[in-house]
Amino acid sequence: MKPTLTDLPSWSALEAHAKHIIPLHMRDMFANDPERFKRFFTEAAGIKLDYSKNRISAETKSLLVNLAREANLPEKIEAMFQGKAINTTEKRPALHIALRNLANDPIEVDGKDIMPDVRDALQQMDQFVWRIHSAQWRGFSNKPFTDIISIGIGGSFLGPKLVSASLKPYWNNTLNCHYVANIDGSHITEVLKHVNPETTLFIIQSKSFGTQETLENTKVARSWFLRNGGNLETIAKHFVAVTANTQSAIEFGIQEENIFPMWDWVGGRYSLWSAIGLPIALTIGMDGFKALLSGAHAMDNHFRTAPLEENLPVIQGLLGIWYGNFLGADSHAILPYDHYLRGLPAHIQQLDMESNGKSVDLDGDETDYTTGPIIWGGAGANGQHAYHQLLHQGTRLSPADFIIPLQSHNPVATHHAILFANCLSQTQALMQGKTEQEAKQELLDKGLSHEDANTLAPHKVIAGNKPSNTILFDKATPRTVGALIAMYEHKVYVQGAIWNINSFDQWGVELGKQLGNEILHKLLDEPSNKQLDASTEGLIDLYSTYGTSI
Ligand SMILES: O=P(O)(O)OC[C@H]1O[C@](O)(CO)[C@@H](O)[C@@H]1O
Repeated sequence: MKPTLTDLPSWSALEAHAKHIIPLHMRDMFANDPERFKRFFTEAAGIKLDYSKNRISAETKSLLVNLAREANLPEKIEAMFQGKAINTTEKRPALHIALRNLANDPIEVDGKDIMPDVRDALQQMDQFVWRIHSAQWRGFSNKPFTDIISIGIGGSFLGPKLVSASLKPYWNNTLNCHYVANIDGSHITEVLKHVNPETTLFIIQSKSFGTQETLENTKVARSWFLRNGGNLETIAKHFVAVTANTQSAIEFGIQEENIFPMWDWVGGRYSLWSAIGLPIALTIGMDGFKALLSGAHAMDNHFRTAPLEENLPVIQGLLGIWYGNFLGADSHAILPYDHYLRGLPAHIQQLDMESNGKSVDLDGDETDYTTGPIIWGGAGANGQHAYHQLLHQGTRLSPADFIIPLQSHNPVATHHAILFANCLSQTQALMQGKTEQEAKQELLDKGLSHEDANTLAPHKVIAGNKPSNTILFDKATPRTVGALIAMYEHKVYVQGAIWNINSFDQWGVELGKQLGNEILHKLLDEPSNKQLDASTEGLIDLYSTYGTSI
C-alpha cells in the first residue's frame, strides 16, 4: 500500500491534537488570551481576515502548517505559477494567474510564452468595449446598443454575473446587462421580453462551444433576432462569442472576427478574468476590468510569496481541512454582508465543489479522507432570519465566512452600522453562545417563575463554540473584488493540493450529460432501443402522457 496523506506524521499529530481541542470552548480561549484577535489576524491585497473565532490554538496552526509542508504545498503552489501540468487528467496547466499577470513576466506552456496571447486578447477586448461604448459599433438600424445578453452556463456565467453585479456602483449606465444560463425556456423568454432586437448585443460564452444549454439558448436568441428585424447579414453586428473552440463557433454561424479567445489552460470556473469577463468590461469599462485583474494579481503575488503562516488562502485552506478532516464538518457557509456581493455563494459553490468534489487522488486511488465540503450560503443579514437558526442551535457543524466591507457604497441613514453590528453579533453569538444558567437568569429577570424559567431555559441554550472567519475590505471596488475572488480560488487549490486531488477537472458532470441525451431521444420520440431503469422509464411515460414534447 502506498503511503497517503493520513500516514504523514503531521496528520497523526493533528488527530491527537483534535482530541485535546474538542473539549475546549472558544469563550475560554478568548478569556485566557487578550492577544487572540491580533494573533489570528492577517491581511493582504486589501483583504483583512480575522480568524480568531476558530477552534484553534497557536499549536493547531503550527501543526496545520506542518501538514501543508509535509504535503508539499509550497512546491505545488510554485508548480501552478510555473505552468506545470497540474491538471493531470487533462495534461494541462491551470493558468488563470496568467490572465491577471500584470507584471507580464513570461509564462510558458509547451515551451511557448503565453503572455503575448493574453495581452492580445485584452487588447481585443479593449477595442471592442471602446467601440461599443463610443457607439462606433451599432445595431442593424444604426442605433447604439442599450442591452447585452450573455448566454453561457457554469463558469461561463457565474463569475461574470457575480462580478458585474458586485460592481454595480461602477456601471457606466449606458448598457443593461442580462444573463441567460438555464435550459428552462422560461429564462430566455423572460429576458427577451425586456429587450429590443435593434439595440441588443449577444455574447455567446462557452469555452467548449459544445454545451447544450448554451447552444440551444443561442439558437433561440438567433431565431428571435431574425424574426424581429435582423437578417443573416446583420447577425454579425449582434452576435459575438468567447470560446477556445473557434471552429465550432464559426460553424455555428459566428463570424471569425467576432470571436474572442479562450485557452485550454483556463478552467471554466476560473475564467472570469479572460474574455469571458466581457460583460464585466462592458458594464464597468476596461479600466475597471483591469483594476479587477490588478486586485487578483496582488492576491496572486501574496499567495506565491508570503510565508505559509501569514498566507491568507493558505490559512483559510488549512482551517477548512481542520474542520472537515479532524472536527467532522461537512459544509462551509459563505455569508456576504453586502447586497452587491449576494452572488458570491453561488460562484464559490461552483468554484469549490466542482474543483474539490473528488474521491480519488492524483494516482486514481480512492482517498481515505474526506475532501471538498458542501458550500452554501446567502446574503446577510437576510440569512439570519432563515438558516442561521441551524448554525446556532442545530446539531451539525458548519464553519462560516462572514464577508463585509468597512464602507458602504450607499450610506443610507445608519444602515451600514446596523448591518455591521448584525454581522459582528452573529460571529460573536456563534462563538460565545449562551449557557443554561445565563438563559435561566434572563428569564427570571423578565419575571418568569422558577418553574417556567427551568422549563424554557434548555430551549434557549446556545452551545456556541461555532467557528467563523470575518473577512473585511474597505469597499467592494474592482480591486478588492478581484482580490477576494482570487483568495477563494487559491484556498480551493491549497485544499486540493493537500488532499492530493486534481482540482481542475470535472469528470463527474459528464455522466448526467450522457444519460440526458439518451433520455432526450425518448422524450422527443426518436428511435431508441435502450431500456432504462423502471423509475426513469416510468417518469418518461408520465412526460409522454401529460407533458409537452417540443
Ligand atoms: O464554457 P462551457 O464549455 O460551455 O462550459 C460550461 C460549464 O460546464 C462545465 O463543464 C460543467 O458542465 C463547467 O466546468 C463549465 O464552466
